[in-house]
Amino acid sequence: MRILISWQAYNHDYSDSSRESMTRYPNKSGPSYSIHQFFWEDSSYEKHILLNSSDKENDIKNFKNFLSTLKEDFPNRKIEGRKIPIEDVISVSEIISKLNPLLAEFAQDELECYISPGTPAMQTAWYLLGTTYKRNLKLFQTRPKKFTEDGKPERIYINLDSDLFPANITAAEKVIDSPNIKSGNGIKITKSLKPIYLKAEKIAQTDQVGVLILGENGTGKENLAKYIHDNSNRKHKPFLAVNCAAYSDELLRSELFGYEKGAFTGANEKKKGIIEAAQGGTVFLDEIGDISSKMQVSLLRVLQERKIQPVGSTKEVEINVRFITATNRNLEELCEAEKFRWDLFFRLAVTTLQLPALRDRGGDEIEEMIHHFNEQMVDKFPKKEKLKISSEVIKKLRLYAFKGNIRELQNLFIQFYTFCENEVKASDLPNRIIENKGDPRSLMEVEKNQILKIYREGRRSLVEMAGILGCTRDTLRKKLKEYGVYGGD
Ligand SMILES: Nc1ncnc2c1ncn2[C@@H]1O[C@H](COP(=O)(O)OP(=O)(O)OP(=O)(O)O)[C@@H](O)[C@H]1O
Repeated sequence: MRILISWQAYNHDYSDSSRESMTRYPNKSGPSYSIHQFFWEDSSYEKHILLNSSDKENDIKNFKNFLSTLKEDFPNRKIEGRKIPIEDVISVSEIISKLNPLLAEFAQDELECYISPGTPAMQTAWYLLGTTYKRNLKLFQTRPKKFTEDGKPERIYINLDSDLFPANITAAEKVIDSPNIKSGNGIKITKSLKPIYLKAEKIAQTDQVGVLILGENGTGKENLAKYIHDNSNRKHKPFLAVNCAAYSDELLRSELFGYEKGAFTGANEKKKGIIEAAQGGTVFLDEIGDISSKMQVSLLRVLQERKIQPVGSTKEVEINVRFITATNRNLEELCEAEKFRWDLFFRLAVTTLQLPALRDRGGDEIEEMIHHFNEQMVDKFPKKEKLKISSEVIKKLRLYAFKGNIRELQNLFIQFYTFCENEVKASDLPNRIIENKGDPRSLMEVEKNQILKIYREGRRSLVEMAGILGCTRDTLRKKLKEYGVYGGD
């Protein structure tokens, strides 16, 4: 299907300029109306998705009126209004993260985005998405009629291949049908992980879309990266992971890019770097927030030019790998503090996936993971029978605030299978868990759990969520920011 997508223009689509007016009148010379008047017929569009970025009651009411006018004046056209609330209309990363699911939804269709309406950040987001979804997305803008000779606005398509745009992120070679998300290969996909793995599958199908995975240590970031690789066209090629924080700057450079014989003391042999070794596959860069500013510049160059230069070499090597990155730090804050480059951030975080901490997934999911690891360890310790886990142990683990997340729980099971015979009793638990008297969670943690639960159910605006939680939208926004999830999903 050929689909036109655009944001509504809050100023120019109405004839009055005040957004505070209770009733605003559609401007029939405005951009959204003009597109129907002048370009629809020639373009054989089958549908127009008009996006509304506000969740204010008055804006929504006026948006609905605007849609009714369009539908009345152009009765045979399919015009769909979509609410995509943007909290911060100058945050490119938020806009990209909200538009991505929409574009993924229409990955099989031919899309044209009219980028003139909206804030500069919205236009930047379209550009970046345009380079990503090149396969099925075209962008155009219009020159207003006062600047044209024939008194009609002029449509100008944007050449995404021009030198103005970094050439690295081209779109998928092939879209694979989405299978059902199922646990397997040692990964247990519980209810709270399902939407994240579903999104990951869509990302997997759009080759080379930058994806940044966020989450505390041990929440399963590498597992998720591997899942993306395994569901992509690169699955038969290598998946190589590097923990960037584990190396000094120079070592990381030679690990990633390789080196020539004699490049430095001890370089007795030429060595391929991880990126070259992963040709055709995926490189997972963990702890990306910890790389030096010099390394950030090098990585940005690699992403833009798709070439690497081994240490001590004058030749460049062309590369074809997908990069997936992860961090447990707040990269946007690092950018604001000028410790991380915004341009690199935007390349890496075209899409983001946030993994929840195990303690925020609730007792039921902790229990599911307990049973999962109990099953898993029987295979790993073949001489053992499956251990019986006493109800006291389950109760203690359900209430424990696993700072090391899934890894901590998994390690516990390795201990159980190493030391316990037949049954795990409360006395087999480490002191830190035994001493966790009663419910260790403070009121603040209970509040956090509840807020995150509602937030992760998804598809609700801030206003709706605030209504359910009985707080104001501003309080909710503040809390979500505090928890580091605001705008990242
Ligand atoms: N959904 C899951 N089901 C089963 N096991 C899991 C799941 N997610 C993670 N694990 C296991 O938990 C451990 C930690 O996962 P992983 O290494 O992916 O976390 P991480 O977030 O990348 O950690 P770090 O930030 O410390 O590098 C691994 O052994 C992994 O196999």
